[in-house]
Amino acid sequence: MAENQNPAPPTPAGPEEASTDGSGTPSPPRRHSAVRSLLRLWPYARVARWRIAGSVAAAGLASLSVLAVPVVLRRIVDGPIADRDLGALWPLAGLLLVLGLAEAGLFYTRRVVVARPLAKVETAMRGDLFAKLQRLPVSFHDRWPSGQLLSRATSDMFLMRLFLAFPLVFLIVNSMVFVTGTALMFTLDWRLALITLVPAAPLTVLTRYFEQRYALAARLAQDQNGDLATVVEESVLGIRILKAFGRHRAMSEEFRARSRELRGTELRKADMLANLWAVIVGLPELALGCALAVGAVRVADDHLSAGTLVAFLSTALALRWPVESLGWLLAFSNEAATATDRYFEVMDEPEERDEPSGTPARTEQGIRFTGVRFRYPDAPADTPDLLAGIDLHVRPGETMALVGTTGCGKTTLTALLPRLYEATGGSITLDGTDIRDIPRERLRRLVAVAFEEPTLFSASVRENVLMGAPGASEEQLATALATAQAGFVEKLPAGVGTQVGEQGLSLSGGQRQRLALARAVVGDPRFLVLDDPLSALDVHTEALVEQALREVLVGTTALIVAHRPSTVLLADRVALLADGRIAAVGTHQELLRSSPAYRALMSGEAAPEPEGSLAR
Ligand SMILES: Nc1ncnc2c1ncn2[C@@H]1O[C@H](COP(=O)(O)OP(=O)(O)OP(=O)(O)O)[C@@H](O)[C@H]1O
Repeated sequence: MAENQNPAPPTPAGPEEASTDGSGTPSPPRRHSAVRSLLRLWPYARVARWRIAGSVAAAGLASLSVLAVPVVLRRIVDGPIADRDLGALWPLAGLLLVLGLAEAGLFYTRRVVVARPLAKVETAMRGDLFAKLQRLPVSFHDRWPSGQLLSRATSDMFLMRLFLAFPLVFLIVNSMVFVTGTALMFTLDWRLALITLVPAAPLTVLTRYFEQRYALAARLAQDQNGDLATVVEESVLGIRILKAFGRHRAMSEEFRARSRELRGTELRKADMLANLWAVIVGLPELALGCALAVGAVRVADDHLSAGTLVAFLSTALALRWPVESLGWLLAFSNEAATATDRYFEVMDEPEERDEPSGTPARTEQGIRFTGVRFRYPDAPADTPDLLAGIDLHVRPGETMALVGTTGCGKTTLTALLPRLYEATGGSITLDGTDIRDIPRERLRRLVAVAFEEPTLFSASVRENVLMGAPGASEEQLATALATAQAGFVEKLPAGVGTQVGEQGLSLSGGQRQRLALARAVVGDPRFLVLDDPLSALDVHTEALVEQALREVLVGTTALIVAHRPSTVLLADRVALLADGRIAAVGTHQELLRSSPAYRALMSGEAAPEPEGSLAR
């Protein structure tokens, strides 16, 4: 496929990412509750269940030791202080110290108990996400911006782990503490307890309202985070084009605009949380003030002991944290629920499946396309199928060139062979077997491919080439490099051990193409698909590669997308693709004689070629 030279800043567009259309439209609200989303974490969290339970127990005991303090205080005030008995004070003061130490020790234990297993849970989830991304079809990756996937593998994963470590534990523990503390307050003085509980009803309504609104903002912020990651990634990968077209300022502006959007959403979240917090903190304080006034009157009237009032107030104060923390625990849980939704949006995507189609095997050899149809899922409804009934037979051992005007679907047709895309109609057979009956892994070992845009990974030359045939010998590696005329490798600082790709040495386009070609031929594949593999080579090197390829291609059935007559000459026959069909098949000379369309195509493309290249 030709490189997209459009320097305009890319607009990320993900599926269901209503917020990522650049318009700032919020995503649709979650269709189910945050609890249901979070429950989906269970299969992963299961391995850490005992540790999480241990963490809840430790935090629960720590909180109970906080609640025991008022009881001891009551005894101190009503006992040693009222009686002015200092001797009796020391044991009770010692008990307070022990309770304080126990609280600190237990909170520390809570943290230690879960840290390691939850790191494992996060690693397992991230590993599954990565494996899933490898199994998902190419059409999925066409639709999803990489930044959205990146943010799911990083910040969302962090939110989910943190939820299991902290909010989950404290939502349970704080609820238990709240119930126990409330019961304690009722046993101390039910009238004061009722006054203190008055704000509970409005707070429940308010938190429910908050939760719904916060969920929307949380989702929006997380999606915008993904968009931002996409802009960063694409501007780093496309830095040369951005600079060459002087678009780096526009890209920076694009980045700033998206940053501002994200900042706006984060500020809205902070506003919501601040408002909720003001009410969560303010209302109970007010109620507590009333309880204090009523309590003081009751003490003055001798209806209540001073010690009980002190105990009541310190219990109510001990309950401040469980109530006040509710706001951000809910906020955090919501973000974790959104992160979980985003994670499972990817995990729930249908994978490539090997399902025997039941098509009877044919006896024919070579590659046969029969009535093959294809359209991209996102193609406009009113356009015809890109491939509208391809009938083509590439005989065993034959090299077939595929030519056609730009954008007619050559690359797409070749991508159907290793099932990078699924044909939407018709069938393709390899040596008589329908490709849908061949497990994908085996199919992709049978069919080696090299694309016009060669992708190298951050690894050594050896590792990059041997990706085409893991376990191949050094001789096979050397032969493949020789076939691809990749002699330049010897001059690299560490030969075949030199690191190339993003983190390594930069290679020229032609050098990269030759390594990609070596990767395709190293396993001596039975079927070879080359998508204009020589486009970046100079004429002299191309001729040398062609000569070497001829030897490789003797035992291989090959389909080669060709743009230049010199590549066409590598083939035994040529197929002309036009209007979604194979319009003509024959040798280069035959087609030149019989097909005006072919003649026009070749003469048009032959213009920049050096004289005589067609006559070779
Ligand atoms: N992933 C995709 N999703 C949707 N449409 C696509 C996708 N890839 C390619 N297309 C469209 O399908 C058509 C055929 O593209 P394809 O790359 O197969 O053409 P080609 O014949 O190989 O072109 P070229 O000679 O320029 O390399 C083009 O109109 C292109 O815009």
